[in-house]
Formats: sequence, C-alpha cells, structure tokens
Amino acid sequence: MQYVSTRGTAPVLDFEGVTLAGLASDGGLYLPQEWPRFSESEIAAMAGLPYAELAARIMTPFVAGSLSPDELQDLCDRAYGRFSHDAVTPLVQLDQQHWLLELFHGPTLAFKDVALQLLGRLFETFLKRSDDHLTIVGATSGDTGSAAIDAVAGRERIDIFMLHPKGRVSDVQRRQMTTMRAPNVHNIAVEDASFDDAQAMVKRMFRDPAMNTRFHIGAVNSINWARLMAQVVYYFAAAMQLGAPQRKVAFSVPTGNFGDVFAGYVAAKMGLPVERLIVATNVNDILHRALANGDYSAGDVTPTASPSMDIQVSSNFERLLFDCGGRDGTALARQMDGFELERAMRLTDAQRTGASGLLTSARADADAMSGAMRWAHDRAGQVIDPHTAIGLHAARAAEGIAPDIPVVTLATAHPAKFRDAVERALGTRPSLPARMGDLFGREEFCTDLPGEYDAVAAFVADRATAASPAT
Ligand SMILES: Cc1ncc(COP(=O)(O)O)c(C=O)c1O
Ligand SMILES: N[C@@H](CCOP(=O)(O)O)C(=O)O
Repeated sequence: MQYVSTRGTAPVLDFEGVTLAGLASDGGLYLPQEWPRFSESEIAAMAGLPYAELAARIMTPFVAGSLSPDELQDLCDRAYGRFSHDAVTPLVQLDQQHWLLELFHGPTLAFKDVALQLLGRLFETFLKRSDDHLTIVGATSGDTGSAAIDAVAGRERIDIFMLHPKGRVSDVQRRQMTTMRAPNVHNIAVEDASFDDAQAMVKRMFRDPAMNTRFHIGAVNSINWARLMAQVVYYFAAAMQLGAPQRKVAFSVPTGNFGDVFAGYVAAKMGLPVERLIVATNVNDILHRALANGDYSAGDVTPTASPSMDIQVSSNFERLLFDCGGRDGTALARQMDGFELERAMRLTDAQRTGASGLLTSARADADAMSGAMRWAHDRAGQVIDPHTAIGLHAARAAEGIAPDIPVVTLATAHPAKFRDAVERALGTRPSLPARMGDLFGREEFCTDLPGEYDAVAAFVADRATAASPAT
C-alpha cells in the first residue's frame, strides 16, 4: 500500500514510511492512495472473530509491503492483550435504539489506547529494522498524552516530549502523564496556551529542518495515519455485532481533532454499511459550523467540562476535505495556506456535497451535556463521561434515522477521568479502577514552559541530543 499527502508534494511512502514520518514534509497528512474494500461476504466471514484477529484482518491491506500477516497478528495480540475487557471494545445497550461502544478498557482509560498500544509496538518494530531513533513530539488535551506515554515509556530508540496546555486537563489526566517515571519521558506544561497552540508548535517542529533532520521527529497524534487505521477496527467490530453487513448502523462520535470520526469514514469507504456519522462537538464548534454551513473559522478556545474536545483547529478535517473534494493536493494546499493565514475558510461545494452524504453534526452546550449524562444514568444505569455525553446528546437529537437502525455512541473515556464534572451532573463521584493504583500518591515530573516555539524547541534539543546523535 502506498500513501500520498493531502498537499500533493511530499514523497509517496509505504506504511513503514508514513508511520515513522508522522506529518508529511509538505505539511499535509498521509492517506492511502486508494481505499481497500471488503465485499459483503468478506465482511460477513469476519463476524465473531476475537478482536485481535479482526484487527489484523481489517488492517492487513493497509500494511501490505511493510508487515507480514504473522507480524501484524503478533503485534495485535500483544497490543489488545493489555485491555481489561475480553471484548476489548464492548457494546452496552441503553434503550431500543441507542448503544454505547465502550472504548476505555485500555491501560489509560480512553479510546486512544486502542491505537496507541499498537503504535508503540509498530515504532519499536520499524526502528529496530532501520536501526533508527525517534524523537516523538506530541500535543495533548489530556488523553493522547497518557496513552502515548504508556505505550512508549521505557522503549529503546524513542524519546517522547508531550505538551499539554497548563491547567486545562483534568487532575487524573495530568497525573497519568506526569507520574510516569521513565528516562525517555518528558512532560511539558505550556503556559497560557490552548491545545491548538501546542498542536501548532508540534506541526512547526516537523517542518523545522534544524529539528527534524537532527532528531527525526515522530508523531503520536492522529496526524499519524497508523492511529486512524487502528481506530477503523472498532467500527467494524460494533457494526458486525449489531447485524452488519446485512444491517446499517449509525455512529455518534464526540469530536475534537476529527481523528475518531474520520476512522468511521474510512470504515464506510472500506464497505461497512454506515447509515450516518454524527459529528458531536461541545461549544468549540468549528466542525459543526463547517459541516452545517461551510464556515470553517476558528475562534478562541473556550475551556469546558469536556477538555479533550476543546479544539478549534482540527487536524484530520484536512483528510476529509482532500478525499471529498476530489483529492486535489495543489488546491487543498492553497486552501490550507489561506486558513493558516486567516484562521478562516469556506468549504468548496464539492467538499460540502461529498461530506454531507455520510456526515451530519450537532453541538452540545453544558446543559445538554449534563442532561445526556442524567438520561444515561436514569434510563440505563450508566455513568458516562462528559465527552461521551456530548456524543449521546447528538445521537438522541439526530433526526431522520429509522427506528430499526442502531445508533452507537462512542464512549471515549472512563467517567473517572472526569470525576468533578460527573459529580456536578449526577451527584456521584466515580472511582478510579483499581488498576490505576496510587495515582494520587505518586510524585509528578513536568516542566512548565512559556508558549513560545523557541523555548519548546530548545528544551527538546537539549534533552534529545544525548539519545539522538545528529545525522
Ligand atoms: C475523551 C475524548 N473524547 C473525544 C475526543 C475527540 O476525538 P478526536 O480528536 O479524534 O476527534 C478526545 C480527544 O481527541 C478525547 O480525549
Ligand atoms: N483530545 C486529544 C487531542 C489530540 O488529539 P489526537 O487524537 O490528534 O492525538 C487528546 O486527548 O490529547
């Protein structure tokens, strides 16, 4: 399988190449040159497979030429062996039509583990092969950071520098990152910054030859194609349990950086009968505005009780615009350059029409979010986290979905990661699973830095030098 950049000028790479590259050298994001497709009978034949086997089957076409089927199966067995639920991503029924897809049974209690447990092992395999070293620089609004750190802490040939906006992640999220003591892990709290600011610095570092040539910068954010590839699997797993390929299924996805919902779009491209993908945002609603009326303009980020979705510049939206807009890298590069200058752009007619076939959107404010939490609790005895609640609100508000089509809301985080918000809505405080151990008794390791690119780059250069000699 070969991969092309959304901006048209970066070299075409194979799976190993895109996994280690992260962001394309032209600033774009990598996508498969064409979508692999399963027939109805091929999908039916995968029903009932254990998750790790299903994962290997779904991902095989994407890794062709870089990993043998046995190598991929072994990586999946090891990655999904770390989940605390046998089904890895179990479904829970809420009422006749609504379901939750629980994606938080991995080591750090959020959906990011599904992809990052695999990605850590992919890095290790490919770096060993090429005798290389990777300096991962990532941005997090809370969940990617802990999942990535768990996935690579202590691994040889990797350093990880994780930037989070200081004071804008939950206590549990912060401690999951900062209490991980390993020589290759470096936490940075960026002062007076949003996730968008941190993400912009990370992208700049990829395009800074002084940094990328010297340190081989790598990505754990969903700009890395391998992240999305692994997330495609749970759409298949859920839909097949609910009757696919004979029956269509709709999904509601709490959305920030557009990675999770884009994985659903990929599943549909691969032949999964997806009725609809509902893009659910909090009040940071750039994606809702873009899909509803073509207005992709970023305002300031408003801090909310669903901090992991407090994002305005949504990286993976570029992948959708490229694919729906006719895969014209030159035109998209121009459009994205305009956005980077103005922080605003209009979607083209082709992009809007292409997206509207599958995607609708909804926005939930704080009251709607709490209302959905209470509904899940009172109706089905389920305690859900604020991000999941935004998805559930959008799922229940969606119009025009026939009553016999199951609507699955992606439950993206364990409620205990956001105990204060859950307590405010429900009056009960969810406890952390025992496997989190003494999270609140451990020492924290983190450096505060001003939100300036040069300060962050200097910090990375200082610490990455010893482990990553200049090439
Ligand atoms: C708990 C949770 N829900 C939803 C999201 C949004 O997912 P995405 O950024 O893939 O749209 C995130 C962060 O990415 C998250 O951490
Ligand atoms: N919500 C995310 C933001 C980063 O998104 P990613 O999926 O691109 O890594 C987080 O928890 O950090």
